[in-house]
Amino acid sequence: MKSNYKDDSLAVHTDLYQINMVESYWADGMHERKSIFEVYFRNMPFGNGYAVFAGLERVLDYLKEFRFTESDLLYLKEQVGYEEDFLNYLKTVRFTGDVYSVVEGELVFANEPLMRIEAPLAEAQLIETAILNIVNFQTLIATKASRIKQVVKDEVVMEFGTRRAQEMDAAIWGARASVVGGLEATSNVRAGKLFGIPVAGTHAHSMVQAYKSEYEAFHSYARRHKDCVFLVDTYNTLKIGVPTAIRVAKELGDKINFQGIRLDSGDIAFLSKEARRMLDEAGFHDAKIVVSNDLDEYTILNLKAQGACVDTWGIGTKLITAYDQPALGAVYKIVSIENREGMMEDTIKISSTSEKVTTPGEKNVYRIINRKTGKAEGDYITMKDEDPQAEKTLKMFHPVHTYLSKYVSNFDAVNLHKHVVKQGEVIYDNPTLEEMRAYGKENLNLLWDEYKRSLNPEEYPVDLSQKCWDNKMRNIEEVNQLVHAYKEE
Ligand SMILES: Nc1ncnc2c1ncn2[C@@H]1O[C@H](COP(=O)(O)OP(=O)(O)OP(=O)(O)O)[C@@H](O)[C@H]1O
Ligand SMILES: O=P(O)(O)OC[C@H]1O[C@H](OP(=O)(O)OP(=O)(O)O)[C@H](O)[C@@H]1O
Ligand SMILES: O=C(O)c1cccnc1
Repeated sequence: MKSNYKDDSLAVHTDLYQINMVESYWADGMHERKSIFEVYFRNMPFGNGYAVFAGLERVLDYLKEFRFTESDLLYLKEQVGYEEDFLNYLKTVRFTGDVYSVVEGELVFANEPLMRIEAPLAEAQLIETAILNIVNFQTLIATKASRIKQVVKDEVVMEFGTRRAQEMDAAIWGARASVVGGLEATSNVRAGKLFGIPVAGTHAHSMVQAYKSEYEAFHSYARRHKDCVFLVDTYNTLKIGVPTAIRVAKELGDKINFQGIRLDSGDIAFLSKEARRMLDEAGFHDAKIVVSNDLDEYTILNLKAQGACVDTWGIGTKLITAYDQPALGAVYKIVSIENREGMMEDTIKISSTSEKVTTPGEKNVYRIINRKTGKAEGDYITMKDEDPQAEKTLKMFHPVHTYLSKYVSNFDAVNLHKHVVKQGEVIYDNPTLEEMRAYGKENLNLLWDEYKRSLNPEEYPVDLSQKCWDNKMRNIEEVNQLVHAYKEE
């Protein structure tokens, strides 16, 4: 089925309800009221102790290009039925607001604002869906990659997931997010071309089957690919595969750079130990053992406990699809809006579930780092006009169980929000992917090990300042009074 409308903009990469709401705002003259929205998630993905933020670069590109094209407007007119005057307004819409955001590779936690969007109400509303779409996926994959890397430690990890990804965009952006999360390379050539990620790989069983013999296949492969890794498990790993790899490596000697072998089935612990022994006995002490086959952080941990001899891990399905948790669940919530008199008014969404009650107002988030230990004491959410660094001692308390508190002095308070878009203009230079990965790695040193273990980590404190907490309580009280005073007409 081919559409009559050109796919030439991302402005319509949104939910219909956003445009419908904007139509009402516009009709009522509210569309230009200043509003503040925040992006955050409520639960730590994979039960991990931290998440790795990713997606900012694509969000910034999206905002820079935001506009309804002629084909968008024609579609909205012909198929959705908006009226001409509203369409004329949509035609003029650009993103003119401000964005404050944590940077890619930053370690982030549940219930803290990752991005703050300050923009005319209509603009802020129209961009919600795309921002969540980008940040939810990329942050999820970067976090999964980081979990895997935490278990693997110093060995190389390659991303192999394209064939199993949820379509092409997910493969490309998932490969990128994997690198932000700490991986070293991808097998996806387009991701390499677009983002400069190192591309790497071995060969498939089909090649061995096509040549019918491993000897022929390895020989031929080595002739054209000097740095070669041979896949040794097509017929029988220890009886034919590994001995053939050794034989070809010996025969071709210096003509090739024999890098090692890949195992893709069977008992990886047993086979890798045996293969290591065989390679060492043949004098190939530097040959690497690459493994793949439905791996994730749990299997890797287990294989390590069994003493598997692995130098490089290839991870596909379980990384690129975030197999054990398919969505991050980040939300985009309004926290403040200009009233008729031109004053900003905080706003709150009430829920019977305490985690779902929003925290109103324009806020910042600071990482509180103990100068003595060099470790983070927690994150501290303040109202915009507060400066925690000016305090001698900070009282940090749990935002729900308020009796859980501690006092921190001799600290650095680092504002995690960077001003990345100013009046519609992107003012942030994206670092290289390599720099993002290095930043994430460096930041992990700020966390105590208790927050980094993959199983049942301690909960990292994300606290509200007293002023922020008081403001929230005041807003809750106002809503309670409103509900109490409500009478049916
Ligand atoms: N020693 C091991 N300990 C724990 N898990 C392992 C071990 N070896 C392999 N695995 C994992 O077990 C799962 C299934 O392995 P299995 O050998 O059944 O793979 P397979 O692809 O079905 O093999 P084959 O292609 O020979 O049928 C994979 O996720 C693999 O990573
Ligand atoms: O297992 P994953 O973590 O998803 O990693 C990617 C998998 O893709 C390939 O298998 P596939 O059977 O698709 O092709 P092959 O013929 O090359 O083995 C490769 O051999 C890996 O097993
Ligand atoms: O290069 C490889 O070995 C590879 C690439 C993609 C998927 N599986 C394996």
